[in-house]
Amino acid sequence: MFELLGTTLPSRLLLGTAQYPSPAILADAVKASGTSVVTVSLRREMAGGRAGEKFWSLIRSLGVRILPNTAGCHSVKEAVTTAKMARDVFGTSWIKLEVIGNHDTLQPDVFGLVEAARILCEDGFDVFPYTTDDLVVAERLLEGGCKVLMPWCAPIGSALGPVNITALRSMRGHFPDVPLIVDAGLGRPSHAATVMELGFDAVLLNTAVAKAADPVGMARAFGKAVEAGREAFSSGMLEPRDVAVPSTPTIGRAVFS
Ligand SMILES: CC(=O)[C@@H](O)[C@H](O)COP(=O)(O)O
Repeated sequence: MFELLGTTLPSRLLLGTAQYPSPAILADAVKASGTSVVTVSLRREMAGGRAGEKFWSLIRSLGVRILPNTAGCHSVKEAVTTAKMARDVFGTSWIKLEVIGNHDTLQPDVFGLVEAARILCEDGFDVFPYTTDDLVVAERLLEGGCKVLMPWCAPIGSALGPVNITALRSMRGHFPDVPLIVDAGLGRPSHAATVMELGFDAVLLNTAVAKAADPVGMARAFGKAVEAGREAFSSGMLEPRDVAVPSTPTIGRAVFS
């Protein structure tokens, strides 16, 4: 169980809903993953006409919580307008805030992000900002009213996994009481387990599942990895050491001579 902004969630995995081979596979992947939160792009799906309507009813039928996102927004104005539309459409104050700053890397425009986050928080939104692992930007987002942060582990869709473990570890250490959800760039279940072992509260991913040869199997694998990583973190892992330490006790050893 995971307590997030006053809501109890059964799973620490949040799943994206884009790029699946078919709606049926998306539905099966969501179920197999065990997730209780899916993120949807209002802009992308609204552009789909009748297909968009079918998509919404499918998402609603899954019985999971919806975290609308502002994917595809490149300015503060676009992101704020999209967030307000999402609140009307879905009746939720939760918004995953993306303000993209670069077309090639899809990295967040952290200046626009801080500005948009402040506007939306003042308007009563619960803002989930997709940000970098920069501690100063994180501070600004918290000062602007964000109660949760979503640092990237690598660029969206790259599947690189945690490219800067030191920065992620430092972020966890600096903000021990802030819910931190690693978002974007995960490629394998082991990446999810790694960041959960660092003590992150949850992960959000999309491409690694949607584009897998078997999205349903991959969704299940990520669900297990997130749980395993969290349980390992909670169970107290050994620190690595440079010297060998025998794992077999010597007391009581049989004497042969
Ligand atoms: C779906 C969504 O919100 C993405 O923008 C998100 O950041 C996931 O990234 P990956 O597709 O790399 O998992």
